Amino acid sequence: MDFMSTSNSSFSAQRLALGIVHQNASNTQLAVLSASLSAIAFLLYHFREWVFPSRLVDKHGYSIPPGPIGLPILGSFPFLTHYPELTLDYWAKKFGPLYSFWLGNQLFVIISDPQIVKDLIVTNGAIFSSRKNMFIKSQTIFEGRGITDTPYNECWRKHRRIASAFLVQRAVDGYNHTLDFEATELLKELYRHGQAGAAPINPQPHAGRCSLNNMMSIVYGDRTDSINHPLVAHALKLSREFMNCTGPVSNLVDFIPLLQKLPNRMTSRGKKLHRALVETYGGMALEFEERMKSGERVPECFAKAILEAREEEKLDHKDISILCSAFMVGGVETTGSIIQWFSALIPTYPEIQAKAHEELDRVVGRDRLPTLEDEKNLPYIHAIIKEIERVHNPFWLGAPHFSMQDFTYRGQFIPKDSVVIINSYTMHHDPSRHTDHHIFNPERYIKDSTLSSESANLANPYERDHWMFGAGRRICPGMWVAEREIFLCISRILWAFRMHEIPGEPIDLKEYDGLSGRSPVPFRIRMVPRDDRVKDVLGL
Ligand code: HEM
Repeated sequence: MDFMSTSNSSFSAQRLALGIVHQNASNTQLAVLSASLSAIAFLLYHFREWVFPSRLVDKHGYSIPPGPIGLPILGSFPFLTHYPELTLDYWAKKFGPLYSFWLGNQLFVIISDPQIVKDLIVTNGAIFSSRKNMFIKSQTIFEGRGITDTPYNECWRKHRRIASAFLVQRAVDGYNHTLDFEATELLKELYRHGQAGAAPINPQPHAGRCSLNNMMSIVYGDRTDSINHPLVAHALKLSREFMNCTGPVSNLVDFIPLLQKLPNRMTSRGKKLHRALVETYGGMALEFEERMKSGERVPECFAKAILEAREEEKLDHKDISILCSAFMVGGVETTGSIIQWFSALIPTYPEIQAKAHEELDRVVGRDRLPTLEDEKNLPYIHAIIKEIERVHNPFWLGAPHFSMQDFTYRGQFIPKDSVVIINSYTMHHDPSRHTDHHIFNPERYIKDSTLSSESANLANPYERDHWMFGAGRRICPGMWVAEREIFLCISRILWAFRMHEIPGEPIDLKEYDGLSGRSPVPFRIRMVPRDDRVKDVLGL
């Protein structure tokens, strides 16, 4: 058969298009050529399918949101490895409040406007409330369990229901005593370790231990008795490692499936962290179970409740370990981080400290510590906390959502299986909402008496205080406990101490530690008791 006279039009077209027709080519050469071209066409087709697994245009011809053109295979990855929030902010200014980019084969859609967050994440929560099954975070570290990174499915519903029972407002009322006690213990530790103002102190591990003790009480009915307890350093290291392994845009292995098959450092770290979480927090649950079995009277706590319900709820040991980890990781580095940013910021603003002291002395006096009941009468302290959360959100990229259906919004197509990020950095720095947005100024919140957990439900999304706790059906369930803990710690530290920078040791407020959660890099300050009453009130 003469290939030149074949009616195979695509083959002829390929040859003509490539300009490689050779009148004297043998049949064998042509057959080889034909096979090669078909193989290239096949690879190109599947390469495209692999690179762009989502459709880019909907049935009406609306395209995906605009965005930066990335590099082949890597997409926009190289532009997001350091301070990704600044790149997202830059692109928001360039491409608008809804834009997109690729990382490997994954489409990301970035929302930088409160109304769009509400329209998509809240109003269309049935579509935008899943999580991508990330290779490192969901598959390797959590092995598909827990709450934070489980797709929107029955497993997530069950785990969130079980955990929420311990985090709703009514349950949190039952922890007020613990939160109160641990905030006072924190002051005592800062007083002792700072030698009543005589010695410089790094408040970070103390803030971390306070948050750790609060979560330990809720989960295991237990606490550490000192900063030197071996669990303190270990638990804080686990939280930090979690934050450093799970940045939503920082692991290329999450987006290039081929890398997942090859040995690599991130996968090894993820596996090691999984083992450590199961050994540590699953191990503490096992010890608790032993005590229950031995007939010991154990405290009412989360571990007890889930161990008792394990048959009925069909929870295996890994479920229990990862459920406990959601509190021990999600509830420690987060609140700890806000207290750390507060301690780093406030020494550099003596006039703000003075105003806070004046309010505390006027409302609370010098004979007792501030309590939760005082919060409504302390608008300036309340405003300081909101402003810290605005400028130092520990998670600028939050925990990304994942879309479960194609959706077209204002003429822009968001295909099913898009990762959707609430760009809180841009919203927290929007000059039309926050005048002089780069300046730390608590006054901007002075008239906002809402708790953040209340503010999240406001009908007008432009009036919401900030986006630190996320939005919609996956909003942080720990926000009630977090807010009370933060208020007690910050109001009491301000009540007790005058915080000073140390000459020659400027505090770096730009650099931070962590890829997913942010904490300040280590620093030291001087915490000087405001008067002799502090020692008496703390009972030292
Ligand atoms: C300052 C403190 C905290 C911050 C900034 C914070 C922030 C967040 C954010 C941004 C999300 C994702 C929300 C979304 O998907 O839109 C989240 C989810 C979550 N947080 Fe928090 N959080 C804090 C404290 C806590 C505490 C104290 C706990 C536990 C007691 C906790 C447990 C969780 C859990 C389990 C989820 C997953 C919810 C889900 O996917 O359904 N968080 N948090």
